[in-house]
Amino acid sequence: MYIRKLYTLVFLRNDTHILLGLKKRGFGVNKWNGFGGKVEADETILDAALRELKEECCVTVDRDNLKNIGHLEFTFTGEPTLMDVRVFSATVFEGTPTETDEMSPKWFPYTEIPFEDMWPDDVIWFPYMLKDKLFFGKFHYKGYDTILNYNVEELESM
Ligand SMILES: CSc1nc2ncnc(N)c2[nH]1
Repeated sequence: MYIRKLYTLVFLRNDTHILLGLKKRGFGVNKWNGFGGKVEADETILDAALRELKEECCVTVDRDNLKNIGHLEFTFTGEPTLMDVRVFSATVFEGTPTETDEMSPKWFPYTEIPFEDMWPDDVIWFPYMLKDKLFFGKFHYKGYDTILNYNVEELESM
């Protein structure tokens, strides 16, 4: 029986590049990641995704242009929390990605994604995102560096 906590994760993409942010503090510090964070009790998942994106890199997306593309669940040996991460992507957005206290944004060519400086699970599910497939992945970690087991499947719909 896990305590489920909701999180968002947003990726901005164009034909050749994906926007990642280098986390400057807190959970996942010094890892390149999408933009996101916790979903607060008083907001929808979509609103949280839009809020975190704006807070972390000053970019705004019209909610109609934010697509829910994946669902990830993370559990950790000996911990009661299940991180329920809703993944979104957008290709149309307003504003220029700007460094904040939280994140240092950078566009990466799809052939140069820095997986060695990202969460270990990313290299497993990114291919689904990059092929525009909907996905559901479950990862069980020991600590924050070792994946004990996982499963990722393509979904026909979210
Ligand atoms: C704690 S395990 C984890 N993997 C992740 N991959 C991408 N973005 C995250 N926020 C992630 N957390």
